[in-house]
Amino acid sequence: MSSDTRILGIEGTAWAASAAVYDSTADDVFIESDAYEPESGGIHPREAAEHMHDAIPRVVESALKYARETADRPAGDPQVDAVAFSQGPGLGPCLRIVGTAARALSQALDVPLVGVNHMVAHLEIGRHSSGFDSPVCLNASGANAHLLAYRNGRYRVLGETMDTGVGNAIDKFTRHVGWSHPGGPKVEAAAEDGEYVDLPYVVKGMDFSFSGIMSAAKQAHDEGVPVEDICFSLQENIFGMLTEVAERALSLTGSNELVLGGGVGQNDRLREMLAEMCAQRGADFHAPEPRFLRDNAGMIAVLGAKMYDAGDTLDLEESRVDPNYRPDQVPVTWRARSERSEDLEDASGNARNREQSDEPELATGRGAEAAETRVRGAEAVVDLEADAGRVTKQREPKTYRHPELDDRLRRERTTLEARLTSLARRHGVPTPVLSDVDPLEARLELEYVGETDLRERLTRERVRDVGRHLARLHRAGFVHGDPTTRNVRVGRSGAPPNERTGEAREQTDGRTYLIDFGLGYHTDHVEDYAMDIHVFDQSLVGTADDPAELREAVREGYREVGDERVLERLRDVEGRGRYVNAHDEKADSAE
Ligand SMILES: C[C@@H](O)[C@H](NC(=O)OP(=O)(O)OC[C@H]1O[C@@H](n2cnc3c(N)ncnc32)[C@H](O)[C@@H]1O)C(=O)O
Ligand SMILES: Nc1ncnc2c1ncn2[C@@H]1O[C@H](COP(=O)(O)OP(=O)(O)OP(=O)(O)O)[C@@H](O)[C@H]1O
Ligand SMILES: [Fe+2]
Repeated sequence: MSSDTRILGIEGTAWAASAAVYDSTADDVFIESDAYEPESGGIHPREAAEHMHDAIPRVVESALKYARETADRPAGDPQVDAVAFSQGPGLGPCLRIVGTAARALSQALDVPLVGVNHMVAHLEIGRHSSGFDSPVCLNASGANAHLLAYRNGRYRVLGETMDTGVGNAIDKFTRHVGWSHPGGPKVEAAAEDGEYVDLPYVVKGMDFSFSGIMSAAKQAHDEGVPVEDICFSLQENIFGMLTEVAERALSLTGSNELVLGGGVGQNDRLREMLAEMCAQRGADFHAPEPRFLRDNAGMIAVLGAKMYDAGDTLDLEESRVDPNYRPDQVPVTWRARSERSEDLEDASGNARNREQSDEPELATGRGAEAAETRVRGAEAVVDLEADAGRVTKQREPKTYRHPELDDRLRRERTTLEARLTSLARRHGVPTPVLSDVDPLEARLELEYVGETDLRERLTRERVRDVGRHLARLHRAGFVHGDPTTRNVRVGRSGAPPNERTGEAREQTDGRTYLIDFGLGYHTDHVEDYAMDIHVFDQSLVGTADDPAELREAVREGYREVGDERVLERLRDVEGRGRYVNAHDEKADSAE
C-alpha cells in the first residue's frame, strides 16, 4: 500500500449507521457506529432508512473530528484522501441515503468517491488483518451466507444459501419465540443450557439451505420442546453446515487458509467449530475482532484505501447504489497483478498443504498419484491401493460436530453412498464396484477406478460425459448431491497424437466414473436436478480458468439424455442469484 492514505468510510446497508477513518501508515481504524434497534419485529426498511437519515450525519461528524485531530496535514488540506461508501448489497432506502451522503461529502471535501461492495469488505477485512494471501472466506452475516475464493480477477461464489441469510434465519426463529431483534446473541446465550434434539441438516455440494431447519425449529417450539434445546441444536446444525461447506471449499480449491466475515461470526460456537475443523486438516483460520465482523464502516474504509491506491474511484454517474450487488460482480483491482492471475488450486497450494499438515503423509488428492496411498477429502480419509485395484474410504469423526449429529451423518452417508453407487451403475453410469460396507464404522471398500481426478484433466468431452451421467441419474429419480471435478475419476490424458498432424486429440473412449455419492438422495423435483447441475457448474468455476466452454459442454451432454425442462429450470436457478426455494413442480418420473 502506498504511504499514508487516509480514507473516510461510510456504512449503512441495513442496521448500522457507521463512519470510520482508516490511516494506512498507522494501520489505525477509528469507528463510530449508531445501531438501529427495531421496537418490535425485524428490520423495517423505512424505519431503518429514517435511522440512517438521522444518524449518518452524526457518525460522520465524529469521524471527521477524529480525522482533524489526528492528521498531521496542513489545516487547509483535506483530512482524508477519499470517501468510501457501501454501494450494496443492502436495503434500497438505506443505501440511497448513504449514497447521497457520500456524494455530498466527496464534493464538499473535494476528494474522490470509492464504491465498496459490502460483502467483499466483510471478506477483505479478514484478509487484511490475517495477512493471509489467498484465503477461502466464509461470510456469515444477516442477509447473506456464502463462500468466496479468489480466482482470475474476481471473488468467485463457490457456495451459498439457497434461501435466506444465516442471521436472518436465526432472527426469524427468535421472532417466532417472541424475542427482540437481533436474535443471534439470544440464541447463543440460551444454547448454553441446551441439549441436542434432532433437526434437519441440508447441504448440497457447497450450497446449503435453512428453510427446512427453521420450520422444524418453529414447529418444535410450538410442540413444547424446551427453547434452550432448540437454540443449542440450531447452532449445532446450522454452524455444522457452514463448517462442512467451508471444509469442502478448502478441499476443492486446495487452499490452506480460511477467514470468517459477517455479524454471525461473532458467535463463539461458530468460531470454535471453524477453528477446530481447520486444526484437524492443518489449515490456518482467522476471525477478525468483533467490531470488524458485525456491519461497520471500518471494513469499508480499509478496502476503500486499497481501491483508492489502485486508482479505483468512481465518477458521479457510476455512483448509483445497487441493493443486489453481488461480490462476484466486482472486478478486483487492488490485488497485485501477479496475484490476480494466480490459480488457487495450483500445485503450490497443495505443496503448502503437505508441508504444513500435522500428518505429512496425507496429500490432498493431486499430483503424483502413484506415490500417494492416502488422500484426505473433505469428509473422509481414503486409502488407495491402485495395484490391488481397491480403495477403503473411512468417514472419520469430525470433532467439531456434535457427536450425535456426527454419528448420524456418517452412517447415513455411508449407507447412501453404498446404495446409490450401485444403483447408478445399474442405470448405465460408470461407478466403482462395492466390495464391502460397514455403516456402523462408516467404512466402505470400493473398486479403484480411473487414473486421476477430472480436475487434473478437464476436457470438453469428459465434461460432456458428466452431463450425460447426471441426466441418467435424474431419469432414475435421484441426484448425486455433490458432483464436483474431484468426484469424477478419469482415465488416460488423451489418445495418441493425430498421426498426420501431430496434434493432440481429445480422448473419446476413456470412461468417466462418478464417485462419492454420500450426499445423493431420491427426488422427483426438477429443482433438485437443476441444483445438481448447478453444483457441478460451481465446481468448474472454482477449478477451471475458462469455465464457460465447459459449462456449455455439461449442458450438451445433459441434453442428449435428459429432460430439457431441467435445463430450463437451471437457467432460472442461475437468474435468481440467490435461490428462492421452489420445491413445487414435479417431474414425471421417467423410466
Ligand atoms: C447487506 C448487509 O446489510 C448485511 N448486514 C448484516 O446482516 O449485518 P451483520 O452485522 O453482518 O449481521 C447481523 C446478524 O448477525 C447476527 N448475530 C449477531 N451476533 C450474533 C451471535 N452472537 N450469534 C449469532 N448471530 C449473531 C444477528 O442476529 C444478525 O442476524 C449483510 O452483510 O448481509
Ligand atoms: N473408487 C476410487 N477410485 C480411485 N480413487 C478414488 C476412489 N474413491 C476416492 N478416490 C480418490 O480419493 C479422493 C477423495 O474421495 P471422496 O471424494 O470419496 O472423499 P470425500 O472425503 O467424500 O471427498 P470430498 O467430500 O472432498 O469430495 C477422490 O477425489 C479420489 O481422488
Ligand atoms: Fe454485513
